[in-house]
Amino acid sequence: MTTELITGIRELTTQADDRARLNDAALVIEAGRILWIGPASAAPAADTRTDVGGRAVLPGWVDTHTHLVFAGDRAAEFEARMAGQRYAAGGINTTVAATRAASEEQLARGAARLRREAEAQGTTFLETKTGYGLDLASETRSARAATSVADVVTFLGAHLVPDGIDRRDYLDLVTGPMLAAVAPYADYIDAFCEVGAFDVEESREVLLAGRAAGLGVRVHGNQLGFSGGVRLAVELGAASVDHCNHLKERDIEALAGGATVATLLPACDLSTRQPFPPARRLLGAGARIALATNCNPGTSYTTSMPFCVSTAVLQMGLTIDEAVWAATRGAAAAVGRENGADAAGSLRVGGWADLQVLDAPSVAHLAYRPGVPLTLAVWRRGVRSRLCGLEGSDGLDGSGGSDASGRTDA
Ligand SMILES: N=CN[C@@H](CCC(=O)O)C(=O)O
Ligand SMILES: [Zn+2]
Repeated sequence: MTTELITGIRELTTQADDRARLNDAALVIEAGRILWIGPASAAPAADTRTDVGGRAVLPGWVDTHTHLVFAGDRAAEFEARMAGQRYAAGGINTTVAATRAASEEQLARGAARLRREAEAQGTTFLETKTGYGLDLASETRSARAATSVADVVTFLGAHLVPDGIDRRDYLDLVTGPMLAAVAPYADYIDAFCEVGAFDVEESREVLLAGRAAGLGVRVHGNQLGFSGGVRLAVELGAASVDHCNHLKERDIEALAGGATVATLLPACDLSTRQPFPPARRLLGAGARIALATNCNPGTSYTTSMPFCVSTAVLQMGLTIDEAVWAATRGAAAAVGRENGADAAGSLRVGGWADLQVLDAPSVAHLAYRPGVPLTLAVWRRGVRSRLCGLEGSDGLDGSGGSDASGRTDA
């Protein structure tokens, strides 16, 4: 089995429990997993050696909220919104019509394109959802397409009651035949608990049916108003409640006292002109937070976790370390992957070698240089992505120190 030494790491963020950043570090990869981490001066010999030239290395991003399975776009709706129109859940119907008209292959291809786009920006673990099919055949096709691109799949039949079906009939469909058809492809069930989508009682019914079918629970809550979704999520012990723009003190207390992670979606907040969630108050109360892109054609058409991290720092008041944690190990907690052999969002001996190199000496540059594409290279399960690389890049000290050629360590 071959080993690869990655050295020349000016700053290594492992997301170990102490949250420390290590200077002048190295690590060794074997069979997709991390074999060794420590000071560069003590690094063992390996079959190949990659010198990252004095740059920062950190875990790949863990994006736990995306809707990649869809067809069409909603640029016209976005443009109208930027001219003053308010976002409303009903826009989902536009994407439902386009998605129903697309083949499974087209849906899978579109989702794969977005996954590649995400990976080029450092994402190594990604969740995606159904929710733009909203009939039995289209949700099933969407779920199958989702499994071809995502590490975790969520069933979001309860995204909206689609046109042309009675509300009660649709709830019976989602909690009955549709759930039975989609559950084999899904890990979680979700409900959009919001005015114009599903109320608390309807959401509870859907989520409990999903749980009875063996799925974990997550919720879209409190995006457009005080929907009750946050407290429902905590009551059900959901892994995550996502959006959280409108929180009362009681919601914050519930999150702080419960097991549910609050997943914040800053790119969506900008694109819908919603107030940012009270991230500092959540952290101050002791709640756990994650950051995600919410990539979808309606409210947040971006796959960029670096954009979300920099926005969380510059606009929501997080520190660099808080934002990077929320986009890596904190996010892993929102999909039940913080610990164990399949843990995501941290670099530890025995864990997956899912990591990224920034073209910068420190993670601080993610917010210090907002909008600059800093992702230089990505390893997923020990394999370096072909989308971005170190070839031909000079070391940050101008020494030309990078060497990703796989030369043997003599
Ligand atoms: N809020 C609900 N669902 C998506 C957006 C759906 C859409 O407008 O297409 C979201 O997470 O923002
Ligand atoms: Zn969403």
